[in-house]
Amino acid sequence: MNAVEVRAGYKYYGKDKDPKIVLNRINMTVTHGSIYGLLGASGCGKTTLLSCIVGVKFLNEGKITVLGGTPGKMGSGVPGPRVGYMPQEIALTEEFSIKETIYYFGRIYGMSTERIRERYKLLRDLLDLPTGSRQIGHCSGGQQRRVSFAAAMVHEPELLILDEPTVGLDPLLREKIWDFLVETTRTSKLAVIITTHYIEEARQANCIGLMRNGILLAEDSPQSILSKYEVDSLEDAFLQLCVKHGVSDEADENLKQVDTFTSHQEPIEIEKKIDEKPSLVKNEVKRKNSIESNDSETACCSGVGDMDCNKKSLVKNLQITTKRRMKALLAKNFLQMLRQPAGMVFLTCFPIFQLVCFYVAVGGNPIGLKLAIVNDEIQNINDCMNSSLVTTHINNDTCDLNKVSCRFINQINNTVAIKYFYDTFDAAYQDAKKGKVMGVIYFAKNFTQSMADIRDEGRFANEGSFFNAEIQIFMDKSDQQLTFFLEKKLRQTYQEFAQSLMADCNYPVKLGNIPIDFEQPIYGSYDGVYTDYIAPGVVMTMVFFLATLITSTIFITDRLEGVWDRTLVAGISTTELLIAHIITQSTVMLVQCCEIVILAAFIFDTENRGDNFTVIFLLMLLGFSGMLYGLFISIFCDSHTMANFMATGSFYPMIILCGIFWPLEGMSIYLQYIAFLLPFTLPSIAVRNILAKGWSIAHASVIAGYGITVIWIVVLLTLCLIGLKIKK
Ligand SMILES: Nc1ncnc2c1ncn2[C@@H]1O[C@H](COP(=O)(O)OP(=O)(O)OP(=O)(O)O)[C@@H](O)[C@H]1O
Repeated sequence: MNAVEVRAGYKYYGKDKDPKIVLNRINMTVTHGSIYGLLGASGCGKTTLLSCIVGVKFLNEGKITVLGGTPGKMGSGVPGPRVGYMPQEIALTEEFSIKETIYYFGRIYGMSTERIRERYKLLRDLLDLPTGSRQIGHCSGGQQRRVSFAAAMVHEPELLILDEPTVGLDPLLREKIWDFLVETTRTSKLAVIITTHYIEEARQANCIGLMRNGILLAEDSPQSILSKYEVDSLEDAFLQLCVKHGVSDEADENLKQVDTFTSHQEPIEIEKKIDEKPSLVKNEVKRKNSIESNDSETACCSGVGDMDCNKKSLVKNLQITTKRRMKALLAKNFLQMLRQPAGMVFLTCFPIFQLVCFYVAVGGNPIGLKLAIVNDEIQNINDCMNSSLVTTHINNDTCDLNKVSCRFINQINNTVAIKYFYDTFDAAYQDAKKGKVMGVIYFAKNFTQSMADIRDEGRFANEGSFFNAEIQIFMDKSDQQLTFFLEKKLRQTYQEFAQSLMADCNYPVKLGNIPIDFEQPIYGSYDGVYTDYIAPGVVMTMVFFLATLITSTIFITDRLEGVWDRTLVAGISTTELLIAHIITQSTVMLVQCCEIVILAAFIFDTENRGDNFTVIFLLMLLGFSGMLYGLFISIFCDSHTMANFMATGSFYPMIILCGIFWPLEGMSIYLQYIAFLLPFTLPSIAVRNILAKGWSIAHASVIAGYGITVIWIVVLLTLCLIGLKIKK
């Protein structure tokens, strides 16, 4: 039994209708106790082939057998401890020290601490590793590569897969690594597949496969290839093979043609197929039969180690419990987090910072608003300031009014607006147009007299009196919030003015009131409600998107840096990875949610008539769905840039539609339905109702908040699982 057998391996990326073929009916055989050098230009499909061998990607067609089993199948040990994988990228946790890295991999491979210590010492000496306490992030590129190599070797795998292991290493160390591999494969069953850009160093391999545009052009021992092409170097042999296949575009074209005619292809002979298309179908039928019946014939090279590939190796006794791996993963996640001071500060302080910004910036009464006053009733505005001139005389049953406009003007204090007095209406209006003042208050020449006429003549008063007795206000309404505030204040001022006038005239004070009385509110208060209204929405969006950003950033970084694949190859399942992330992230979210609730409740005194736990639990669930949304983004976006576009692109519509900027009742009914389906519209309403109304989990509104969050969790989780499957 060979260590690795690939038969008619076919893989493409992209759509079925327009596939980008990366592996085209590849056959490959790697024997035990041998080194297989996989050579080929960048982009020819080497990494994809290796990923399929280690079981993190799958072929579209064809068959792979690794160590007697099918990668990815239960009990095959692949991915898992039977394989050692060193990806092209460094794929290590930068926050770990060298020693911690080796111990981490040892633990997830299920080794005992004693055994890890022994292996660490051996690999440290062999690879000339720097001192164990040095952090990976502080190592040079070459040192990181050596640690990466050690991590792949620590558990003495049966199959070692090394993707460009010697890049950036000095020649002496390269030689040392090759010597080590040659010696180990000679004296054990270890099979090694190695890709390298240094074609000549592959001479030391027992077998080499020359790959181009998804086809294995040749698979033979270095000596056979050299003699077959009558050249001195492998480079020249490779060159000859490439020339035979024409330039790259032609080769691509050939690939398509071959693909049309064949379902299998044999190394070296591919060039014949291209020249002899008519006979292809016949040949392929023959070949197809031979593949299944005579696997051993395709094994071009014999290893020099022990070739006994018995089934015992399938059940190699490495007892790895999920518990132990989870422990190692969790320790890694937390250590990684704790060792990033900037990240820790961000995670713990950012919610506080955002909330403090919100509370100190939103909800305060605007002050310093400028109002122009034009009073044609008096010659000199200073007359208004002399209170002895602004009087009301009571004679018998009558009340003599005097300069009533001044009463109103004096009633406007600085908390309402700062007054600027103008002589003419035109001058004031022009300044309002120029934005120097927010509005103009105008009193007509016979304002007081007109008021008295209306009072005395009632329904017989003339039209002009009604007009002149009005306080005319011209507002710059371009800033709705400010004018809303100013209008409210001016109405209050008028009420106070009218009441004081009634009191001075010995009339019932209530005569100055408009006949609508807003009684004690059922819920909430008449002051400061805006902050309380939008706070739940703000907090919800914060928790959701923080979780989204953190998760998508972590997963995309892990994928780009190869950590994701390396962890999967080490035998950690996607589910375990997700659970470890969820536990870590949930801890962070719990801290953040508690911070938010404590800050809002105790520092900023947000009214809460309900239960804190109902709020925190809903926040946590929402953060959880945000986390899944981050995972969803990370699965479907290949780069941070794309992820940021997607996160920001969805962030704004969700915030705008969730009702914190404008009441949902102001939207069309169809838009309201859409808004209700979004992740934090109903949860925001639920939290608002818990805080302001004290409603419990039994109330329909709170149930709806929880319900939609759970639905989002289920939908996103399903999409993520489907995405992870598709992406393999
Ligand atoms: N997930 C993917 N989706 C689409 N195309 C991909 C994907 N992964 C790889 N490819 C493409 O498949 C081809 C083979 O990629 P692969 O990484 O296997 O090549 P390689 O021989 O290992 O190259 P290198 O030595 O540069 O890593 C490349 O053209 C690459 O752009």
